[in-house]
Amino acid sequence: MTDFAATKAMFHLPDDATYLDGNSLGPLPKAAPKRLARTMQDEWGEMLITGWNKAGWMGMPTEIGDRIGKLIGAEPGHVVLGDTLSIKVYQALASALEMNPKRRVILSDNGNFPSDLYMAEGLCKTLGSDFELRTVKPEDVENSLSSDVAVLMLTEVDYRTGRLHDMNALTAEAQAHGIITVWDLAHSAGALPVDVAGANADFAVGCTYKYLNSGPGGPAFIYVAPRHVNKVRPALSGWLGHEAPFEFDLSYRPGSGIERMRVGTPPILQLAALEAAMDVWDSANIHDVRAQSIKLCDQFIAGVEASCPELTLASPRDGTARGSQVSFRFENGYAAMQALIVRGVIGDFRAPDIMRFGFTPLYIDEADVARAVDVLTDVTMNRLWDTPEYKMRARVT
Ligand SMILES: Cc1ncc(COP(=O)(O)O)c(C=O)c1O
Ligand SMILES: Nc1c(O)cccc1C(=O)C[C@H](N)C(=O)O
Repeated sequence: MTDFAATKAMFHLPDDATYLDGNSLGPLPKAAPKRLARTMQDEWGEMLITGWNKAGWMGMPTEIGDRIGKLIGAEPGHVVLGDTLSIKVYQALASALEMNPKRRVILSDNGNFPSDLYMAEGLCKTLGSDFELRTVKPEDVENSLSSDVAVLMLTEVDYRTGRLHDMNALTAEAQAHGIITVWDLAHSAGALPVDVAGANADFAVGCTYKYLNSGPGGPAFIYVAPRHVNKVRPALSGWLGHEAPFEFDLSYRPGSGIERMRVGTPPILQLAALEAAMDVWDSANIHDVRAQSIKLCDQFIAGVEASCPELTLASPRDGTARGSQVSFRFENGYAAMQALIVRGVIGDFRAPDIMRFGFTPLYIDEADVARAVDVLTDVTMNRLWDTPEYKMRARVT
């Protein structure tokens, strides 16, 4: 059983902050500054360019990729880190589309994170006017799996409401229609158990700065199923995805396996921070995290519904149908969130009216939830955002 008091002690949290925004940017793992200092001083400082081999920098994207792979149910050797998530979405989509050359449609839902949709739109424009991004309501995805769809691109957990897609069922259904699947696990990895191999997913991508706590700008990851990985053509054919980067050949030959999804030089300092963050998982079990997250979310929903009648639940009520966040709709949501932040309860706001709160058991406990409910009650019952003091102190986040 995970000792959550022990994992909480592994994070630096500012005094008086109740941090309910780890679903957007995880907090600082206490071990990260030392790990970064070591990488900077002992490795970069002393080894200079030899650090690529001596300090093992070159292997970090796949070594740490494997540690993330364990959390998302990937086969060893099939996850690599690098670039931003938007780039990894593009890469996965481009390869997936080529695997279905007779079809022209990318299907997604209109709750997906805009960057995923923008990348798909941009790729379609590059490929030609017969390519199309089709978006439907999340609940209509299953019925929209038609024979012209090449790729189904979905984010498992909706960033606004926390609604969870059924990855196993939708993957199976899509594949029965000859569709390749690309899953965005940005709001899943480190938040709930994922089993990409068990679900038979074709591609998966995700970021590390949310529930994996790699810090601002931490690299994204990509997974390609073993049955595809040596066949896919990387659209972003950078030198570090080449079979032999240091032969400096003039033409591209894709590397072996997941290595081909690398593009350019890996961000070593960010990877060092991520490595320190991944050490927390040596003391934590993702199934325990999920069970505790559902408990914390349920506690928050019950507390808010009992004392903040103006707020309406925007997340699924059933804990197994949502990710690790709870969202409420409130017409004064933006102002109320600013007032909450002034009081040290940090969540975020997503247009048009969503107050969003992430619950991350690695460092959030029942007392934090109770405090958040108390402060939210005070803010909404007393319309604190309307008082001159709060107007002065509220800052944009
Ligand atoms: C689901 C999802 N996809 C894509 C992104 C974009 O990630 P990045 O800024 O790393 O490209 C985010 C978060 O910003 C996200 O939540
Ligand atoms: N990546 C972010 C950033 O660089 C700045 C501000 C927010 C973010 C986020 O991650 C937003 C996040 N994907 C969301 O779910 O809203």
